Amino acid sequence: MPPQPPAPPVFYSFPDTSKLVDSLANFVVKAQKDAIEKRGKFTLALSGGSLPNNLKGLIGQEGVQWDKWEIFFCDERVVPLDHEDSNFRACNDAFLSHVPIPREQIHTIDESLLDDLDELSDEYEKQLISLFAEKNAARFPVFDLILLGMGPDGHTCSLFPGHELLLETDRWVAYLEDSPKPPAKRITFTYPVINHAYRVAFVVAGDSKQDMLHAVLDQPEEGLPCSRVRPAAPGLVFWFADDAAAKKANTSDAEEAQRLAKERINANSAI
Ligand SMILES: O=C1O[C@H](COP(=O)(O)O)[C@@H](O)[C@H](O)[C@H]1O
Repeated sequence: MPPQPPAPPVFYSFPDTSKLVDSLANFVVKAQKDAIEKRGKFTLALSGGSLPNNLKGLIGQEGVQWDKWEIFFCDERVVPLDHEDSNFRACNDAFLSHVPIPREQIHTIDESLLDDLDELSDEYEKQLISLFAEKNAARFPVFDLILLGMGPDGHTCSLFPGHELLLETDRWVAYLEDSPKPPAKRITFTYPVINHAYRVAFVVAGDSKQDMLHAVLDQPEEGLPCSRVRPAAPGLVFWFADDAAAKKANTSDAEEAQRLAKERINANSAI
């Protein structure tokens, strides 16, 4: 069978953030159920920024096998883990510290390497390799779910518009020292990781994201970092937005994209 093209993004919008938070929680729980049934564990990558607060719907959920979760961070700021800029800290405060995921299954950067970004990103990549390499031919880690945010300039992870890392095809984790959004020093997943996940979901809320959401979804030819997220088949990309953020986005194809995604999930025993 010829390789399938990436599926169109599946777009969901909600009248308010609390409905978005509930629906996102159901989506994550379903993804973990599917992953644990098929692979015996659930590999999840989290972002910082506004995402952690939108994960609160997961706290106290029934039927979650927390001991099977393996957590990574899509990008991390080069600061100690207890620093207010740390993405781990943001996720831990809002979500991770409220659920019983074993600490050794939460994969954080090695704080002893903060002065050497090359080593720091290499070490984080090795953590990915040790979790994923045994099961796949090690070309790419295939996450069950990657949760992303969209910055006001269209960045995601620490992949910024016009940055050379948008073209990275080899490394799984890269570093940058010139992030336009502080802090300047960061490490980040690259597209080879993001675009091989089974499921990727963006979470965006608020009218300050309206124009950028429209640009990312309706002008993909601009090549904004979020528009470049197109997981290879059988992977799927989802958007969870509130109505304020979704106001200018063209959602006329939403039902067809949802139908195609369901078809792909039913046809592919791995997802
Ligand atoms: O700096 C970052 O920004 C993005 C987007 O953040 P948001 O607050 O606009 O949602 C975030 O996804 C990324 O993890 C973070 O390091």
